[in-house]
Amino acid sequence: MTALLEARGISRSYRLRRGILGGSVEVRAVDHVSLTIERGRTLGLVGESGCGKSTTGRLALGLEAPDSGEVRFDGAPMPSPNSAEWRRSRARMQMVFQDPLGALDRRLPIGAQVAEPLEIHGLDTTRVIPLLESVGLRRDHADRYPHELSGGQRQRAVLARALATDPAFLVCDEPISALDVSIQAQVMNLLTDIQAERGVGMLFISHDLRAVRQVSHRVAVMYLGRIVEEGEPDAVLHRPAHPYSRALVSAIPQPRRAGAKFAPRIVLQGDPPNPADRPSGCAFHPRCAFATEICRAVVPELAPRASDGRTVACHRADDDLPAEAWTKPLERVA
Ligand SMILES: Nc1ncnc2c1ncn2[C@@H]1O[C@H](COP(=O)(O)OP(=O)(O)OP(=O)(O)O)[C@@H](O)[C@H]1O
Repeated sequence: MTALLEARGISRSYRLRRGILGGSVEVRAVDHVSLTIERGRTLGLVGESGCGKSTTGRLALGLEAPDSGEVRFDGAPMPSPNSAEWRRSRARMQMVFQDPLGALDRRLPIGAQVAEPLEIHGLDTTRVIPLLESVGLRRDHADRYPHELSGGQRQRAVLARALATDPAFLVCDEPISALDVSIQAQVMNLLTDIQAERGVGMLFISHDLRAVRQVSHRVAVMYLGRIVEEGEPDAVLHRPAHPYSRALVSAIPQPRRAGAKFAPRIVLQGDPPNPADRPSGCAFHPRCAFATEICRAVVPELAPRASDGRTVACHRADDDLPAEAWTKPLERVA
C-alpha cells in the first residue's frame, strides 16, 4: 500500500538579508530530508530550535514547495502551493500550531470558526456541536469567544476545527508547548485518542521528548536541516545511536529512584548550530566527542547500520565507542 505522505530528498533554503551592510546569506533550513508517514501512524520529529522542524512541516503540508526533492500525498505529487488542486486537497491535510490564541480569530465565536472549514468545503455545518464534544468541549462553548476560553480549551477548539473536514493527515507543530503543564497531559491524551479513533497520519513536531514518545510510532531526530537518526521510539529515545540523539535524550530530566544515581547528562560543547554557516562534512562534528577526519570531510548518509539495522547518519555508527567516551569532551553533570 502506498504511504500517506512521502517526502523524498526534500531541501528548502531561504535568503536572509544581512543587517545594514547589505548582502544576503543563504540559510538551508531543510537539507535532503526523506520521510514516510503511514496511515494511522505518527512520526515524531525532534531537534533543537532552528533545526528545520517547522519548515519540514510546511513542506509536508504543501504550504511551501521544496527547492528540490518531492513530496507525495496519497501516492500523488503534492500540488503547488495555493493552486486550485492544493486548495481542494487541503480538506484532507490540517495543522495545529503552538499558539491556539494566534490560530483563532478573536472576533468570532468558537462555533463559527469550527463551521468555517465545513462551509468552505460544502460539508454539513450541523456537525459543529458533535465536533466540539468530540474534543471535550461543551455545546455552550460554541457561543464563546477565544478570550473566554482557557489555553487548553482553545487548543481543543483548534483541534475541533482541524478535524472538521475529517483529514487524513495532521501536522501538529509544538501543540502543547504554550499550555500549562497541568493541561499538557490532557491535550496529549486527546491527540492519542483522536489518532486511535480516526486513524489519521500525523507529523508531531516537538522538543518535548516525553510527549513525542507518548504519541509516536516512529521518531526522527533532526540536526541542522538533516535527519540524523530514525526509528522506533523505544530504540531512538532509550538507546539512541547518534551522538547528537544521545545528548538530546540525556537532557530529559529523569525521576530519581531510591538509591539510584542520576543518569549522566551530556552537555553539548561548542557553538550552537547556525544554518547560515554549516560545518563541512557531518554538521555535528564540531560538537561531537567521536569526530574523526572523515566526519570533517564527508556528509554521512542516513542508512541502516551493519550491526543492527538502526537508521543513523554517522560515520562511526558501527564503531564500538567506549561508553565513558560519551562524556569526553562532552561534560558529565550531576
Ligand atoms: N520564512 C523564512 N525565512 C527565512 N528563514 C527562515 C524561514 N523559515 C525558517 N527559516 C530559517 O530556517 C531555519 C529552520 O527554521 P524552522 O522554523 O524550520 O526550525 P524549527 O526547528 O522549527 O525551530 P523552532 O523549534 O524554534 O520552531 C532557521 O534558521 C530559520 O531562521
